[in-house]
Amino acid sequence: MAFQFNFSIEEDLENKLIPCGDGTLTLDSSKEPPVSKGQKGKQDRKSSAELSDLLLDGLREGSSMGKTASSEDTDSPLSAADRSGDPETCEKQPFLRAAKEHAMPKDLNQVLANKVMEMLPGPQHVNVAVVKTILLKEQFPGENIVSKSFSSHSDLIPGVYEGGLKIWECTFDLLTYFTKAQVKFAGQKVLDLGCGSGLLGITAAKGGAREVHFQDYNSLVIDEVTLPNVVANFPLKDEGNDVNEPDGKRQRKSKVAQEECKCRFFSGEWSEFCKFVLNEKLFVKYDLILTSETIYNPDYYNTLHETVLRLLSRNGRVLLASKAHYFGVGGGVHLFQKFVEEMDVFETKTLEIIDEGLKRFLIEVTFKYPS
Ligand SMILES: C[S@@+](CC[C@H](N)C(=O)[O-])C[C@H]1O[C@@H](n2cnc3c(N)ncnc32)[C@H](O)[C@@H]1O
Repeated sequence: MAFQFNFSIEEDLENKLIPCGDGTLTLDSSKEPPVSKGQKGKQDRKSSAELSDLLLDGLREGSSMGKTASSEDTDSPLSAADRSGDPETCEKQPFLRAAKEHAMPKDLNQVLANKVMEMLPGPQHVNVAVVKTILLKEQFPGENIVSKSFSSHSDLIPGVYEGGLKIWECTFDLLTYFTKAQVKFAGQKVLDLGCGSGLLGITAAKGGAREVHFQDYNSLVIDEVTLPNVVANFPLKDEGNDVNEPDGKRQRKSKVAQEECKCRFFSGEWSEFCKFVLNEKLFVKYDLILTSETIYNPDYYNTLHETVLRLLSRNGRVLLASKAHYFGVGGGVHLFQKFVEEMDVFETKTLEIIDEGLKRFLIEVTFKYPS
């Protein structure tokens, strides 16, 4: 299966991201400028592939997770521009970023503007979504998460940025597992929980899921990474790779794709997302929840557990991918499994252990007593 990816890089940017030894990223202005959409065919694809590899290497060396958000943070989750749930609740609990739904924009060319797209031949390949800091400052004053991430030298900042801008390693483990275990998506209602790039949900949709919902903490991630990736993958699924087609034609194709598998996009903190979707009169629970690298922070286990409890259908299952341990934040597979055991609602089964350096796990979570 092939994926289309997008990078969002401002065209006049003459900087290139390079990893520091500690797994963080920095900007190196001595490097060549990145590829723009218009130049795509002429450019040396190696540069973005190299960039991806560099970034992944940085990730493998160990990420500096777990920095706490400053209380003086002007772009806090309470930013009025980003509020659409219950403001009072959010006011009292500063880390409850309100949930909202992101509509599929009509103008798909706009979604793909300033994006550099690459075809990935398969799930073994690695790629990274990068959004340039200055571009974000101008366009997203309420959620300038990338510059915060850079300035704090962190892959995530709890309560501010939860890591969705890049593709985390375990996503690829799950993708490989889908193929190996011939996971069936046909006819299922699927949730890509903490979706980031959305590759898990995209795979489910390509596999015939009847409906796929994408959720990420950060609305910027949905707008700039998830949505463009879905748009890039769906309309072009069977019909070539030309993003420069007339608007009308692309919109028609997108509609076709949407009718095949209804995709919806949500941002916000898990409990807020939960409230948001359960508010819908005709809400139907998910048959399958896919989630990668979302159990790094033990502080979130309660909410995560509650979310799955409320949103998973009784006979449904969760496929979860995670590293054994997340240094700096303290979460990991064993701690999560212990938590689940203590709650006594679900049972977990280890599907696979990937024993390369820091162990990674794929686990299945199901109701202990399905109906
Ligand atoms: C480390 S990233 C992983 C992204 C993606 N699944 C991957 O593997 O590339 C963790 C993701 O979980 C989501 N997340 C983590 N904690 C969350 C919370 N408390 N509420 C909502 N989303 C959360 C974030 O949106 C973020 O994208």
